[in-house]
Amino acid sequence: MFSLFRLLGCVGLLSIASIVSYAQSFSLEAVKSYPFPADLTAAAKGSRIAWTINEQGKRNIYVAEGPSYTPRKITPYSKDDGQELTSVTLSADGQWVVYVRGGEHGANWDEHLGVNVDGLPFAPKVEIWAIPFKGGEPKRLSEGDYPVLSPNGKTVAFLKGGQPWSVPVNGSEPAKMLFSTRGTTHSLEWSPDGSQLVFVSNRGDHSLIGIYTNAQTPLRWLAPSFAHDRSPRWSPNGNNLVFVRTPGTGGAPDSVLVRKHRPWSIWRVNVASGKATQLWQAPRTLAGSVPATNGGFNLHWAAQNRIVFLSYQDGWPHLYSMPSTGGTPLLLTPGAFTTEHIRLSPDRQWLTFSVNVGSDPQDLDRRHVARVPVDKAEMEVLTPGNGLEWTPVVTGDGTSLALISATAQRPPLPAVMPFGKGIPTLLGESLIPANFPQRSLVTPKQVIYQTPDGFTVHAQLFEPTGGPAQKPAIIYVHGGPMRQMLLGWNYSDYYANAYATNQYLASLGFAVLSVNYRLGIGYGFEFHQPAGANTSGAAEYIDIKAAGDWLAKQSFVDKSRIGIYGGSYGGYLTAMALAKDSNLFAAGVDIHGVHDWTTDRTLSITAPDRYERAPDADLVGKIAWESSPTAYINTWTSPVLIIHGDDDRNVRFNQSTDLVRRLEAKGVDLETLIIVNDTHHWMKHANSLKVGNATAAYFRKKLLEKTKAGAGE
Ligand SMILES: CC(=O)N[C@@H](C)C(=O)N[C@@H](C)C(=O)O
Repeated sequence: MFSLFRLLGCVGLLSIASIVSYAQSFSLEAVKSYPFPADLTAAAKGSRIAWTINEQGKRNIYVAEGPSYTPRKITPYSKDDGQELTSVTLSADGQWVVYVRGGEHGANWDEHLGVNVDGLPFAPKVEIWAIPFKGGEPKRLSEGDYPVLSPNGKTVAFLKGGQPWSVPVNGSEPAKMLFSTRGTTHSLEWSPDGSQLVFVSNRGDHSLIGIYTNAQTPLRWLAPSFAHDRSPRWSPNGNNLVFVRTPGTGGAPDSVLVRKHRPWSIWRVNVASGKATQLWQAPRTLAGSVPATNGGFNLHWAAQNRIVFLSYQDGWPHLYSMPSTGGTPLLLTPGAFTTEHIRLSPDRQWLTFSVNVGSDPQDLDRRHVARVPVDKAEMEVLTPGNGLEWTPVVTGDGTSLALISATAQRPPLPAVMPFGKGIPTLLGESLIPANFPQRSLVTPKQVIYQTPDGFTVHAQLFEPTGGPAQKPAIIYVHGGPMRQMLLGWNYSDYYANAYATNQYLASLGFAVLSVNYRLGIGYGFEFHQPAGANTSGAAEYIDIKAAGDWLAKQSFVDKSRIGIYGGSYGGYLTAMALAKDSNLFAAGVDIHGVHDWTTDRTLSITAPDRYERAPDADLVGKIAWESSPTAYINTWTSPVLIIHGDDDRNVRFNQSTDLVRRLEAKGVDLETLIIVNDTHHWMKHANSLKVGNATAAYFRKKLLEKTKAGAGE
């Protein structure tokens, strides 16, 4: 005879079984087996293109050329060894591919230190390599980074130890230091005729623009000042340069809590005379500040003697164009949308870029490819629809546009289309593994909700198919925070990984809501740089709490089983949610999060090394503490899994060690996972799988376990 207890037990088991059985149609390994493309580039002449592909941690370079654009792998790397490929560059004639192997270029510090995810006796170095486009053995040119190929394709200039070096592209001679100067040298750029190199010498409180000619000629300094001069760009004839000037470091300490205009201006300098004139001063408004979106100033000297650049001044990251003699800039891309991944075509006539606008009303949560002439506000979206496209590059012969294309189901792939009108043709579709569960992936639904303080927040809902009427739910919080999750695969490898995890969690039966909280990009300046956010009050947490409240009101959600997870800044907001609202968030996974802003190095104002202090220095520390999860440990009751790589170069490992100690002292239900020798970006694919599987297992245990416990009551 069935007792009530046994009946409930059976019901409970059935509901667990129904969640597990109806949903689990693929593994995390399968959904993370996509070949991730990046670093798309084109030769300055002809039709040759190159890109990187990360296949389950095995990173290689592929090339193709018109008219067939048949992809061809030219590098031999066959291990999931954590060695990233960056600075992929084609020589102007397309004969050579130069690249950097190693390092952690997404880091906030130590990006030039080798990554040693396999615990080798000595960490691999950051090295510059070259390989013929037609194929062959890669040649190790030198230890170093940020290579730039001379216009004739014969010489590679690069940086090593903060100084400029050079080496023949064919490795026929050893690398040699070009010159040594005070400060740290960066932003190397060859003159159009290859006779000179312009560079920036950062000297701490000021930065200078210098010209190197040859070993016999003294370095020349152009328009030296008490400012930070940066982003030098050559005119097509090599007689002039345009650059950005921002104030030097100094002056009375400013308030930290009051948002201020961060000034910048565009200057032109004659290389021969060194005479400089200011062409344009950014509007002295908050939105007119130094732009903090992809590519920063995106300064270029374009055709028709136009200077093109990006400014946020009208509330959106837009492209502008002005005469190289100065004047009122022309807004090239008017409208309520964001431009990213900006490139100047080889003939300097066009700007190509990604936008979150198009023919579909939901395009604010997508990316498409667009172009605009450098002298007319006649923008065209070239890839409208409900797919996602990004990082367009015009081929050297001007006939084709290479880009990366994805959908909600199909992972990113390179593609080529006629430059102007046409449909992208995918390259390398066969690289998608046969067991990749493309047909099992859901199409995220656009969710838009209002916060109590009047912000409009976009989110993407991954709804599992079938299963019980009321499901467990999980909020995903992206990092950055200047990021945006999309209605499909993401252009960032870190967030493509997150998108795959969210699809996997949905396949397990969780309703997943990925939240684009304020401080993120894609929704305009006021959303991207709101008042009272981050260490000034964590206003962005309002959006996360509102997401939890939104889920709790949904008929398809069991509001007693709402989890939350995120990485980095997303880990920070996950910890804030569990610390402040454990009654709403039943469990969480905090991946390399920030937990105590007062120990964050950017807040030196609270421990100044000078007598003068900011007017609000005392308040800064108090508000930074109140913006930190560690301030609310006393109200933290929900279980949490804390994960951190101990070679993290974006968020200090101690942020998690400190939190673990506090939670242990309080007796919170705590689990931990340390990934030894990996960084913030899971350079080893196997580690990314370990983290993803641990996250999913934890939510199955904590949220489904509640069901089992409930069933047994
Ligand atoms: C800039 C930076 O390092 N931010 C971290 C706190 C972070 O969120 N890192 C990754 C996840 C990112 O998206 O930048």
